[in-house]
Amino acid sequence: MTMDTQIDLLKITNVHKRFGGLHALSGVNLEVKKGQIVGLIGPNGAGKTTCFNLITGLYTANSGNFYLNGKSYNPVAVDQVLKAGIARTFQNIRLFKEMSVLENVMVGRHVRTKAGFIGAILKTQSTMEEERKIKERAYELLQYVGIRSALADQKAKNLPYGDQRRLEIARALATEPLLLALDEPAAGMNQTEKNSLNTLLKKIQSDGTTILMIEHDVRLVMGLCDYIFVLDYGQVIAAGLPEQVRQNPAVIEAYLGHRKESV
Ligand SMILES: Nc1ncnc2c1ncn2[C@@H]1O[C@H](COP(=O)(O)OP(=O)(O)OP(=O)(O)O)[C@@H](O)[C@H]1O
Repeated sequence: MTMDTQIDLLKITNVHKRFGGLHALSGVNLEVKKGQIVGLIGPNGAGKTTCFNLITGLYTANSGNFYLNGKSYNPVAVDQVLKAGIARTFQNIRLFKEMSVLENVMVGRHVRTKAGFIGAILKTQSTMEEERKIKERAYELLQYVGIRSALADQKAKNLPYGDQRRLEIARALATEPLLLALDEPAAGMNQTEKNSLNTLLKKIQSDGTTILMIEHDVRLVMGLCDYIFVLDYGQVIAAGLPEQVRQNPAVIEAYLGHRKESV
C-alpha cells in the first residue's frame, strides 16, 4: 500500500460521556491511522454508537480531546464536523426517504459547494453550472457504489434494502470526507450483499478514504479491518490487529459474558 499508514487521521483522548448516572464512555482513547480501515467492536451497549455520536458532533463529550488530521477539533455541530472532513452513516438508515436517489447524493455534495443547498433550491443563474456538475458527480457516485443509474429517479424509500445502505455511503462520499464513519453498514444484509459491501469498502480505502466502522459481523470485521478497537462498558478493553484481538482473553470474555456471540 502506498498510503502513509503512520499518521493519525483521527485521534480522541480520554473521552468521557455520561447520561445521568450512566457512564457510557469512561476515558476512551482511539486512533485511526490515515489510509486504514479501523473497526470498533464490542457487545451491545458497550458505547460504540455513543463514541460515533461524539466524534460526529451529535453528542457533546463531558471531557476529552479530539484531533482530526493533526489539528484539534471541537465536534459540537454536525455540519462543522462534515465540513472538517468526517461523514457518517447510521445504524438505522437515515435517508431523505421522499427524495429521489440522485437527490440524496446531491444533498451530500452541497456541503462542498459555494451555493449550498438553499442556493440550489432557488436555482439562481450562478448556481446552474454548479448544479450540473453536482448532478454529474452524483451519477458517478451512484455507479461507484453499485446502484444502477436507472434507479436514480426512484424515491429513496423504494430502493431495495441493500441499495439503501449503499446510497447512504454514496451520500457520505459526496461530501468528500477524509474519514468515512460507518455505523453497522452490514446490518440486515444477506451474504451476497455483505460480499459486495466488502468489495466496496476495500475500493473506497484504496481510493484514499480512511474508514472507521462499527460492525457486529465479526467475520466481515476481521477480514476487512487493518486494526480493531474493542469497547466494553465504555472502556477500550483491547486494541490490535484482527488476529490479536480475536485471541485476546478479555475480548472473548466480554462477548461470552454478554451473549452467545463468538469472536
Ligand atoms: N441518548 C442516550 N440517553 C441515555 N442513555 C444512552 C443514550 N445513548 C446511549 N445510551 C446508553 O449508553 C450506553 C452505550 O450505548 P451505545 O448505543 O453507545 O452502545 P453500542 O455499543 O452502540 O450498542 P449497540 O451495539 O447495541 O448499538 C448504553 O447503556 C445506552 O443505553
